[in-house]
Amino acid sequence: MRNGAIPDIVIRRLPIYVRTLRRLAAAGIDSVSSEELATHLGVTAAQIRRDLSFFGRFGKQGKGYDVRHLIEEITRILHLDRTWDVALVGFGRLGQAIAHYRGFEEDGFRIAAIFDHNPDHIGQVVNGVVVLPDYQIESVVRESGIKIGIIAVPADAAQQAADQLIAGGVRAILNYAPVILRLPPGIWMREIDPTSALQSLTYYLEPAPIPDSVLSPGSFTTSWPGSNGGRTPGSFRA
Ligand SMILES: NC(=O)c1ccc[n+]([C@@H]2O[C@H](COP(=O)([O-])OP(=O)(O)OC[C@H]3O[C@@H](n4cnc5c(N)ncnc54)[C@H](O)[C@@H]3O)[C@@H](O)[C@H]2O)c1
Repeated sequence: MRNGAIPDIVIRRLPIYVRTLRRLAAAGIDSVSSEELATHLGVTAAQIRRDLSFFGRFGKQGKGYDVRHLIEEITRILHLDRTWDVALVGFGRLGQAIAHYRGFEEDGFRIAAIFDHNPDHIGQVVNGVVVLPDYQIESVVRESGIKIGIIAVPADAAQQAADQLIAGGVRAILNYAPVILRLPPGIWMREIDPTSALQSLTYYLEPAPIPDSVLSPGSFTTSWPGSNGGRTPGSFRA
């Protein structure tokens, strides 16, 4: 099945399935029913079955899912059966934290190139990677064959960073800058915006100023993609 035929919201849930399944495997659990998996995730078994049905038949009637097989399959579907090199643009407070975070490597991502604008940052070395000037983004990304970029620059520099990454061949961007980027077709983006997430949480801390019925649930999510937008206290925590 072509990538485009599967709803993006389903793709967003797959990493959470893998993470949960890995936890089960580490606990020595070999097989799991969709009901049991649903309990771990705080979603319905029907949703899990529906999501997985996009990719084929994984469970056996009455036997549930083979945990290791399902991990392998979802890992293959997400192309996580390899290490992906990532270009990081912005080596400020956030960029440095990202560059030093070792957890990405465990999950198949290697910060392979780092760029910044500030001469004080250029030339620094993190895990063997030298911080390069931003004017080299396009050429280095192209020569290295890097397809994923992380943007950790101020909002007013983010579009330029995206354009440079894309010019070098990047096709997937994780954007931390609080700005909407204009992207050409064929480029995928995820945004991480803690401030707006916090701002949307404060809605629930006081009585609602507008009737609940005016809001349509499920359009924006942070904790569990596509369920109820995290509107129910105690719903799935990633
Ligand atoms: N720090 C956080 O906790 C946090 C949290 C959420 C979102 N963000 C967002 O992440 C981004 C970075 O935040 P920060 O706190 O690290 O900022 P920062 O000012 O500490 O770092 C930004 C870095 O980007 C570099 N830069 C500026 N223009 C550039 C360009 N054109 N090309 C390459 N590098 C360039 C700067 O030299 C600097 O090193 C911002 O958009 C911010 O809103 C930060």
